[in-house]
Amino acid sequence: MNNEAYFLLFPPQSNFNIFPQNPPRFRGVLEELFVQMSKVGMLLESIINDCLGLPTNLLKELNDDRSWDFMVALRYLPASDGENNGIGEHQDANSVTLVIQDGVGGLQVRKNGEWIPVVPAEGTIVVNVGDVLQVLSNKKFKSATHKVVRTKERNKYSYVFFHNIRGDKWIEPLSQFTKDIGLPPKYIGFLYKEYQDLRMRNKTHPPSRSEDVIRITHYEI
Ligand SMILES: O=C(O)CCC(=O)C(=O)O
Ligand SMILES: [Fe+2]
Repeated sequence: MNNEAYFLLFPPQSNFNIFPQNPPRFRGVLEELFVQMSKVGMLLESIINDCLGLPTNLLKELNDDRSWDFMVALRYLPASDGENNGIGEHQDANSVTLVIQDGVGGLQVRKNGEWIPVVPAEGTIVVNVGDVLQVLSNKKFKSATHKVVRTKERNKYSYVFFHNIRGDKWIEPLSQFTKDIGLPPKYIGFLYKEYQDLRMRNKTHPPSRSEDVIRITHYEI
């Protein structure tokens, strides 16, 4: 049995989305959510730009195409005895992720080797730094290691917005975190599309050995 169901949404103007007829408001609500999350993503990116001490709008100019963003509406079934895996431990490949979770809980983030529950709080959005920012900042900002554990009570719903970057962008540590400050890059450069494709392969052709799952360490120097 599949313990998770999801609805994948691309930018509303993309014409990729196929909506069910019912409930009738489904399309409008999700499209509106996408538009709002997209704005939050851009705002966060500009705040992160300043937190990293980068020249004004550097990340905005680098990440200037919103057509690679996507959102997933997720439903996790309740855990059964001895089986509670929702989404296994991972880091998001994209730039920055926004998570709206309901009151059920189950999202956990790893800090200093320990799993910390991200306790649901109404009206809040969880922000996860992804691999793109980790590489650009030469690991000054770390991609959050997280997972979802299913609880026994009831279904869990979440809306996850992936503020992404265009596939033909070359991703490598920025000079501000390397040669400008005399530090070696921690990653070789790569075409983002290649990494996203490798990550997709993890899902379509899961390797039998967990050490063969492609992560950002693939490009580590
Ligand atoms: O459903 C969640 O809370 C998180 C999902 C997630 O980490 C992902 O889709 O990458
Ligand atoms: Fe994730």
